[in-house]
Amino acid sequence: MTTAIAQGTFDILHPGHLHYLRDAAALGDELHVIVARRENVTHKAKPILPDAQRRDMVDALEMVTEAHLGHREDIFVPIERIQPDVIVLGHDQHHDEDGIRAALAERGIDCDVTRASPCEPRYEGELLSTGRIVRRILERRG
Ligand SMILES: Cc1cc2nc3c(=O)[nH]c(=O)nc-3n(C[C@H](O)[C@H](O)[C@H](O)COP(=O)(O)O)c2cc1C
Ligand SMILES: Nc1ncnc2c1ncn2[C@@H]1O[C@H](COP(=O)(O)OP(=O)(O)OP(=O)(O)O)[C@@H](O)[C@H]1O
Repeated sequence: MTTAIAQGTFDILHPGHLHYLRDAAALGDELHVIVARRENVTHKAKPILPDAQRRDMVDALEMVTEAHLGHREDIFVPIERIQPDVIVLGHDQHHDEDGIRAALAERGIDCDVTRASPCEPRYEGELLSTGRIVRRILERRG
């Protein structure tokens, strides 16, 4: 039994999320997803939806075995508990692969780190980013 891990904010789900999670699910028998806590989303606008709602929506997706709210202080605590075989980063996530590898080695966790592929819009108007969905809402309803 192999376990893959994906992670992200997942604020307002879109097909880019489905692509990422399908890619990640293909790398293990089980896919666990860590949903970032609002307080830890610091590199972009804070999520609109509450932590529990974002977790519940990801948890309901068919390719996801279980979604977990992340730890408040130490992102390696859930990893130590889940004991994954591979951590799958999103294609554009700012995290440094070698930095994560080094932190895993330091804690004695034997786990690969890889990246999912990007996905492009397939039809006119498809929005593959939460930030773009929010901008379109503001343009049309703001
Ligand atoms: C290996 C890994 C583990 C993570 N675990 C947590 C966690 O336990 N708690 C948390 O709030 N965020 C966690 N994160 C999420 C990051 O803190 C960051 O907020 C997340 O990548 C969201 O960024 P994005 O929306 O650009 O993908 C983790 C990220 C990585 C790469
Ligand atoms: N178009 C896409 N192609 C492939 N992966 C994607 C795409 N959109 C999002 N993802 C992946 O899903 C991960 C989690 O999504 P997250 O909600 O954190 O980002 P997002 O929707 O791109 O948000 P924002 O637009 O606010 O940056 C992202 O880090 C990203 O790697």
